[in-house]
Amino acid sequence: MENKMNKEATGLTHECGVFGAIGNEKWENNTEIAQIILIGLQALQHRGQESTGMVTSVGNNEFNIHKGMGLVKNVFTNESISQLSGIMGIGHTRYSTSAKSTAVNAQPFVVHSMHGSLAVAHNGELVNAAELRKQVLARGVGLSTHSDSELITQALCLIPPDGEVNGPDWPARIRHLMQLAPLSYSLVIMLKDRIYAVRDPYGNRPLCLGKILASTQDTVNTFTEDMINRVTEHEKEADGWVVASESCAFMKITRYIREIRPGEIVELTKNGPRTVEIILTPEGKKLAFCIFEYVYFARPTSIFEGQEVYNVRVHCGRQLALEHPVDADIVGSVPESGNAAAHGYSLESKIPQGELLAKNTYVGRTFIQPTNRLRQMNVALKFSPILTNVKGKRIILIDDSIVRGNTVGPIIKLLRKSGAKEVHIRIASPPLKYPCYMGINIPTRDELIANAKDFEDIALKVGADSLQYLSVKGLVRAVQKDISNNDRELDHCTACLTGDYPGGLPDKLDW
Ligand SMILES: O=P(O)(O)OC[C@H]1O[C@H](OP(=O)(O)OP(=O)(O)O)[C@H](O)[C@@H]1O
Ligand SMILES: NC(=O)CC[C@H](N)C(=O)O
Ligand code: SF4
Ligand SMILES: [Mg+2]
Repeated sequence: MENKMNKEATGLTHECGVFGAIGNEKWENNTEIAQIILIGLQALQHRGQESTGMVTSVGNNEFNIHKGMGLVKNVFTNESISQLSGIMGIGHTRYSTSAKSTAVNAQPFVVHSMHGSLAVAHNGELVNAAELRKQVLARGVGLSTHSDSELITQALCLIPPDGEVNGPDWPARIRHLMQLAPLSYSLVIMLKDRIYAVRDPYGNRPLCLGKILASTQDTVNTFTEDMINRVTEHEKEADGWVVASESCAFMKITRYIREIRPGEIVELTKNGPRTVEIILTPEGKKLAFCIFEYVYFARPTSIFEGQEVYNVRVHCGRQLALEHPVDADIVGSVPESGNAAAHGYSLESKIPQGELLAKNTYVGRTFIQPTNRLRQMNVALKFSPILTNVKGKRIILIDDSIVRGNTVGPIIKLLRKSGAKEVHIRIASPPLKYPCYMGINIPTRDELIANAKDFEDIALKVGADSLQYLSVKGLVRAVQKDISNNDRELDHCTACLTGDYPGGLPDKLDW
């Protein structure tokens, strides 16, 4: 794909972050909403670092827009925020999947339709984008980019098949879009006086609802069990409502309420949130929340399906210890995403946990590594061994995933050179073998180290004593262990691990 060259050195490129906020009827027209969105976008920075943008409105069709390439902290200045006054708004952090990483594809997308302005922020990727593109173009609509998110924006301007009697029927338009393209998206859609939060019928991408605390309420920034069960209690007092890709975006003055359900269309107005409709997955298809959100993408403090991501990662580590035990002196992780799984492995195996590697946090995920040599140098820059825990020790090293193998290979060498007696690699997810067509850029078949037949030999050659992965069954078990879902039969997408695609394959395969 055209935009794969600039991707980060290690791991999977993330997805996108979406955020929306709307004040209640008492809300003043100032930049407070923009600042709440700004905080949310900063908290969602890990999901997309290529470009970002925000659109606000005072309640009419003249939307204020600011977008740019780069990080949230660089794109938004005091000056740009001062131009973003309003009583509601939406924002986005982008990792490109369907069109180049350029300013023209930065989100949210805004169009001016016959029925007023419309802004859309999208996380995901349309599996049938090529087909939908043809349909939209055939209706006489011109598109200005190759972005599937622009396509969604224009598809929402189409009059639904049953027509409209009294002006635009936005829920019907959204429903129509969901029928035309059931996978994959979490959307925030802003009109002049409302925001719609929409999750695709498979529930492939995350999206959650929160509230802006009433100024009279305390601002304790914690998630408690009863928040899930006492939703109505929480909805009673609020100064406004927020939606975000992950609950980690709700901080201090905003608070998590609940997840948007798969297929749910929620309408947020100054009077509060209201479920308009829930669209079911197509006949014979199962729900397919991305299992990699748990493994790697999400912040450990985010909540999905009623459970904290950290806790699921601990379960993965426990399960890994059950599946692949080995005698050793110390269990450690490749920081950061491997930390929780190492904790779980240590708990289950009763082998003490300790830090093996110090991470230089200044070598960020944004560094551009055009060649393999530079990628590997970056790993050496990123981690230093903690000799006290490494020298003369039999080590179990846990990481959450292996993608290109750029992290684990040099680390094995590093630990060996630093005097480790044994190095046992344990990976808290199964080997990644297949592409993702739902909003994640997975490296090409050849780049994916799990597809190199001799990878295990390579790892052993550079000094590992053993290398084992969590099984698919084990991962699913760890993820589903604590979920209590009475509504619908729960399931997760594991396509990049199994090749079993929840909604079939796209019309144009590219890998
Ligand atoms: O096999 P590779 O291509 O090297 O990719 C795998 C590594 O990339 C990710 O870490 P990353 O450094 O992106 O972020 P983290 O700090 O969240 O672990 C992941 O956690 C693995 O450590
Ligand atoms: N990673 C994403 O969710 C990307 C959204 C959208 N497909 C884009 O390329 O802008
Ligand atoms: S293929 Fe993998 S990364 Fe893509 S949605 Fe499914 S589980 Fe997530
Ligand atoms: Mg890592």
